[in-house]
Amino acid sequence: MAPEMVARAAAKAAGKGKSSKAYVTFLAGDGDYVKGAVGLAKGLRKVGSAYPMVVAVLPDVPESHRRLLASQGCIIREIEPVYPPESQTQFAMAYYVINYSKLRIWEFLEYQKMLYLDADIQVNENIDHLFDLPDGHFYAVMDCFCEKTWSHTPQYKIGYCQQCPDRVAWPTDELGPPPSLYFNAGMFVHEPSIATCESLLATLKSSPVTPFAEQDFLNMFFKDIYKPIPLIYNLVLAMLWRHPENVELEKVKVVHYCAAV
Ligand SMILES: O=c1ccn([C@@H]2O[C@H](COP(=O)(O)OP(=O)(O)O)[C@@H](O)[C@H]2O)c(=O)[nH]1
Ligand SMILES: OC[C@H]1O[C@H](O[C@@H]2[C@@H](O)[C@H](O)[C@@H](O)[C@H](O)[C@@H]2O)[C@H](O)[C@@H](O)[C@H]1O
Repeated sequence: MAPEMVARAAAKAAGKGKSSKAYVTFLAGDGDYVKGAVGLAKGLRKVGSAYPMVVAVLPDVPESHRRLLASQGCIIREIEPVYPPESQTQFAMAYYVINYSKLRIWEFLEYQKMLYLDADIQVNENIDHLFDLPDGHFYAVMDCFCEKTWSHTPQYKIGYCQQCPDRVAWPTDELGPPPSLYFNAGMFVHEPSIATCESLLATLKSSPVTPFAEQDFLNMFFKDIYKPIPLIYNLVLAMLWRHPENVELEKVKVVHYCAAV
């Protein structure tokens, strides 16, 4: 662990660290995701958020992008990449391998609680109240298994989705217990801690690599403390055509522009 992290951990442990809160997003490469991150920063400001936005940047994020984000009031924190164990696994999207680096945000010990948002997310209403959720849990919105990106899974093959568990009953006799509730890792509330970070990285080393990369890993890791929150906090676009009956559009606060189309 880097010396400054040890100092931070010690200060925090001694109660000297600020128990502050912040939004955080993750940026890799020199592509267009920076535009999403700028939009995220502008959106949070527009809805009057009381907390800053941290951007965890990999070394390949160009200085010009860092300056642009800093000009939007973002706090830039460079992180080191996190790679999964060697594997022949086909990711649902080839670039998902880089998303494991998201795990570094547990190292931001100067924050007592953080709300992570992908850079392809827009916040349209204030969600600061999510920081007041009780500690000790992992809060995120349930995902949907109906997109083609899930075609490798038994859920997709039998037409089962946690968004409508009664549409096609899970065949327990044939497939065993139904999958645990599964969250989309594009938005979540978490509590940075050295212990959690070290456990995440150590567990990753001995975990199977799976198609949804760090999202699968985080679902496995936080399975016992995961608490679903309403989809108004992370409307994955596909929900509009996959489960319109679950969407109350006028109540949606956060939109997640991840969709195959
Ligand atoms: O080349 C990349 C790929 C991903 N990301 C970051 O990782 C997040 C997750 O990737 P993506 O949004 O593509 O996942 P999706 O939710 O669309 O599957 C993005 O929102 C960005 O914050 C990035 O900055 N550069
Ligand atoms: O690296 C795995 C990614 O998995 C998730 O995206 C998926 C998921 O939402 C599927 O359910 C959709 O079908 C798919 O389109 C979408 O890309 C997270 O949003 C992203 O942050 C990241 O963790």
